[in-house]
Amino acid sequence: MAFKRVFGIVIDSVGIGEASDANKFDDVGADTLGHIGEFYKGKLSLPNMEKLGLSNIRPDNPIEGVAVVDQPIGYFGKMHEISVGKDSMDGHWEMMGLPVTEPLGFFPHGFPAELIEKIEQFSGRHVIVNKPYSGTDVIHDYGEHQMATGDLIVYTSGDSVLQIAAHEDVIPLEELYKICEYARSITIDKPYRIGRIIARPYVGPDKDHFTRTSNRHDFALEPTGETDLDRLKAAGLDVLAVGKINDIFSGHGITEGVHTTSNEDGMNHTIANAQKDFKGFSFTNLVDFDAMYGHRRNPEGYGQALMAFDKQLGDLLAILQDDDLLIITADHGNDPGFRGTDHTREYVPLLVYSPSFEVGESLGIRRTYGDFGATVLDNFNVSGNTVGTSFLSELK
Ligand SMILES: O=P(O)(O)O[C@H]1O[C@H](CO)[C@@H](O)[C@H]1O
Ligand SMILES: [Mn+2]
Ligand SMILES: [Mn+2]
Repeated sequence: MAFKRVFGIVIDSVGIGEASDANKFDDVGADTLGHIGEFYKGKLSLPNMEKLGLSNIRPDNPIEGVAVVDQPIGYFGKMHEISVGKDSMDGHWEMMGLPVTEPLGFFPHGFPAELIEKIEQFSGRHVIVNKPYSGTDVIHDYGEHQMATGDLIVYTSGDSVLQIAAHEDVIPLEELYKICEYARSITIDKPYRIGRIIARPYVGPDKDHFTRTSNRHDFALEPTGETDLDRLKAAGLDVLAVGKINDIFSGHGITEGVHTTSNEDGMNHTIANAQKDFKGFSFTNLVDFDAMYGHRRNPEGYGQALMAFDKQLGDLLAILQDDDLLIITADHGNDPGFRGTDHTREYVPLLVYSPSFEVGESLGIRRTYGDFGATVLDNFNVSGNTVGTSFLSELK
């Protein structure tokens, strides 16, 4: 079977239970979808993902509210991560055939003085905080100080990130981006090798009314080698990126990239792609699940976001054509019912659909997220992915 268009949607952080190596990450017991289902006590309604076979992925322990269906319309399974980390870059690069084998720099006690001093010198601003912090708490606790002094709020998390929060009226966006670009340029190599420098602009009059804006910008490390996106682009196919994808791959291998302001906007752009005539791969990331609910440990909001996504998914399913293939997966977990506020090492769901399918079957447990990219390449007869195993021939 060969498809003219493949749509990939990454529902960021929607894990489906502890991975076999969760113990190495202190994540035993993490279960993003399972715990959201438990929180909703049967009221988590995801009819479209249900009929694709979401709970069929784990029939012995179905997600509460999501039935195991007799005749799923999609193929279903779960994928294991082989990258050394559990951040978005590890997940997405691995999906596209480039697992991360060297750990990215991680600074649980803050960044070394040498680095902070360089940022201070470049920006002419004093740096405060410099430790792991929740991004909403950090502006609540230090935003007013920043408004009074113009100091830079630098913080990190359990991921390989250096984040700079800046009130848009105090440190103009353009200046913030310049500082982030500078920080990016000096943290590429070891000992830093920081996955992402993230600009975190916010607005508001006082600490109880600060809100972060969609002017967030991620300055990621460039992919360390060729990815399946590069391979598709080089083969003359269209590669349409929606949301954070463009940042995660630093624009490499993408023929057309659009930024989004929310999950809803991301799905609208995906649906708009489905209404376009193209040949190739449309690749979407929906980050709200992670940024707004997973890291905030908010199972109620996470469930609402899943239900809203499922609704829009229905609109997308309705317009897909027989020669379209849809692949839904995630890049890591971020269980809102788990301790801490960081990502969790989990299996990710794999749901695969085309209107041309008769009835779906299990794709089992995939050894690596790389099977996703391998399948896309296989479909377009493009070679180069040596990491994953295509499941194209299993689709009937
Ligand atoms: O707490 P906030 O600022 O949302 O940061 C979160 O966003 C970062 C990037 O996804 C994560 O590493 C996590 O720390
Ligand atoms: Mn992510
Ligand atoms: Mn995250």
